[in-house]
Amino acid sequence: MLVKFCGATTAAEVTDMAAAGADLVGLWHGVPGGRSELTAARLARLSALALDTGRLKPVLVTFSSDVRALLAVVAMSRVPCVQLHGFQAPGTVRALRRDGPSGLEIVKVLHLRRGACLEERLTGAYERAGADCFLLDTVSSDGRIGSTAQPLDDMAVSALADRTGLPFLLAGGLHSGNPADFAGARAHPRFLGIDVDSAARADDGLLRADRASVIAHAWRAA
Ligand SMILES: O=C(O)c1ccccc1N[C@@H]1O[C@H](COP(=O)(O)O)[C@@H](O)[C@H]1O
Repeated sequence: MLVKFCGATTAAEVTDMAAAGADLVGLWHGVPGGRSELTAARLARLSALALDTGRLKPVLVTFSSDVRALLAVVAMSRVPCVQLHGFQAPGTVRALRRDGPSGLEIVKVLHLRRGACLEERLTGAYERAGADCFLLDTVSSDGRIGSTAQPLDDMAVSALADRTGLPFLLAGGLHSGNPADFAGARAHPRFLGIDVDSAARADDGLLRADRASVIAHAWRAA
């Protein structure tokens, strides 16, 4: 299974995530006001550092629907993967697939609020537009998306996975103590892995190797 940690802002966090055994590291660009927002230049530096580790794939995490700007930053940073973490339309996926570099991986986030997927009627359109996988994440009751630290319901995850046709990553409040709460999702034939933000951060707000490593081990051993 794949393990992704999200929202690195420093070189130390990137190398720490590689040391912790992560497969993917999320780098934010186009998350206005986001605590981990990076300039395009910094995104490119951290992306290069991740690629240099030889094991860590950098993922551009964005709320943006501006395809031209996204393609420019993909080209500049050479990120091989984009996570559309917001309410982008299927047309955004289609344009990235059509105009992006060959092999660009596109992750479309599906948001669940109290078990219901807000993009339910669009999942087929995202698939036809060329998304490679879905990422299932929580919407908090007050409408917040991203880094909610709020777990999803395992049955709702498995049921949504059954209604869609792509591999999926699981997110939302995951930590070393809750793999058992997601036995259904983990057993699903299209379960790809996990994406973690809050639980991998220390008190200073930075991603830490020791925390990330415990989470990665717990989920891989489950
Ligand atoms: O962390 C954020 O604020 C954020 C902002 C914009 C896009 C994605 C963001 N984080 C994503 O949140 C989930 C899970 O986080 P947590 O473990 O529940 O804290 C993960 O997919 C991150 O990519």
